[in-house]
Amino acid sequence: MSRIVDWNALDAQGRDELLQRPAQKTGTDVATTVAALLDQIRTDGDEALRQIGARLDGVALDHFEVSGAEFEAAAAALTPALKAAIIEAATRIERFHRVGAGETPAVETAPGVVCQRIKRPIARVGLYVPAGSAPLPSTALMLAVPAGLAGCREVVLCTPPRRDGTADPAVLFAAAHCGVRRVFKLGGAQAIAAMAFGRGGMPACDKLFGPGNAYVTEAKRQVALMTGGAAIDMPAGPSEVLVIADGGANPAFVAADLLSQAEHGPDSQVLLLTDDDGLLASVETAIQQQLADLPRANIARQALASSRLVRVASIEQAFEVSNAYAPEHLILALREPRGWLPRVAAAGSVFLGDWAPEALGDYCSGTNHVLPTGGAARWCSGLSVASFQTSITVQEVSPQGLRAIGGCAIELASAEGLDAHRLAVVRRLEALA
Ligand SMILES: NC(=O)c1ccc[n+]([C@@H]2O[C@H](COP(=O)([O-])OP(=O)(O)OC[C@H]3O[C@@H](n4cnc5c(N)ncnc54)[C@H](O)[C@@H]3O)[C@@H](O)[C@H]2O)c1
Ligand SMILES: N[C@H](CO)Cc1c[nH]c[nH+]1
Ligand SMILES: [Zn+2]
Repeated sequence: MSRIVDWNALDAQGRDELLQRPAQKTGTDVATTVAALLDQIRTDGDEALRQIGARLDGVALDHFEVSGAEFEAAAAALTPALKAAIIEAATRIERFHRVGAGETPAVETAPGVVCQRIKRPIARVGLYVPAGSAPLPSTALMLAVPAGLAGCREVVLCTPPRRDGTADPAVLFAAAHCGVRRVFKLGGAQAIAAMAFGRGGMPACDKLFGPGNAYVTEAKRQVALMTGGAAIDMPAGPSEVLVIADGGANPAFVAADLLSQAEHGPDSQVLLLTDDDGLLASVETAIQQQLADLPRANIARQALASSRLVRVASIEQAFEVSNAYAPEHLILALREPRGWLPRVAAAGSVFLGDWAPEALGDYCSGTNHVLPTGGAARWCSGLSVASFQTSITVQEVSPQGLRAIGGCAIELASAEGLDAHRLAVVRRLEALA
């Protein structure tokens, strides 16, 4: 089947199908499986975690928490080059995330009325680092750096165990480098349940963070809907990239960017939108050439089955389609890419021009790679320090301030028929008279 389609030759149903993610087509089965797992873990606790781990991760653990000796062994197992790269990436991520994380200035909304926001760390947070098809130490950095900057008091991290019962050493090194010492070898919906309900030796967390496969994402959605359940950061499921390219784009670069997200998992999705027929054909050829040398070609091929190279009438139309899709990652392989930025209405993270591969955002440009998928970029943003904080508003009112705005409150309270509200202002104004 050809991956090339013409947007303007599609009917409404064809367009809807093109914009639908593969994971959304298998939603009901995943939801039922996850509901059963959550229920089992809530009821049977650690024994359920052990049994489910044996079935899904191939290892039955009695204790889930990583010991000090395992942390030491992990650090010893890594090459100096990998350790240095983890530290370098963490430094850049911290540099970017620190900006804007502090207090915002107070605002005098009327003479004598000062309003401000103060920020507080969320006390107990749970981080999920995927390791099903590939362990992602970079995700440990993306979660633990902002959690540390926010000052969260208790931070636990879950990641799936390997078959020998250990955790990925690079994930452990990255976590420890960011000050996270409580790591648990739990994966999938089990990990989400353990962090939400306080099972497996960890506290019940106030909020859960991190990406994962369809099971992880669905488990987060379900615990967030439970009474007294944990809050969640966002739906951060199977990876996506959408590239908008003009005739001047480099087909080998575009193909490489598409494949870099296709290799994440069979349910990843990658799209190219271009107004140039020559580019469509040469990207298709480049994909085939590059696939031949990819170790994860098998996974990428499955993702490519639900991915498309789309002919649009113009770059303007490409932005309309992209905004409707709301991709996790948006690459603008355009001449003068910054000039097109005002057209972007919905995307998790944008990569400008030919020299900003999406992989740099995944690892070390400084931005966060935990981003909304499945169209959630229409209404939510990628992870930041603010995701780990609450913001509390404060108002300070002097007698002058009360005189200035009291009448407004009295009028509105009267209109709402709330006399006690009105009198709370009136009594003070009378005391000042
Ligand atoms: N959106 C983002 O910000 C972002 C960032 C990084 C990664 N990702 C995505 O995260 C995902 C990682 O997925 P992964 O699978 O490699 O790792 P994962 O850690 O998310 O999932 C592995 C776990 O899934 C569970 N599982 C596997 N099959 C199951 C089944 N049949 N029933 C129930 N549970 C099952 C297992 O318990 C296993 O431990 C990829 O899709 C990747 O694209 C997204
Ligand atoms: N592209 C992923 C987010 O969708 C993040 C990642 C981690 N490692 C490599 N890539
Ligand atoms: Zn990636």
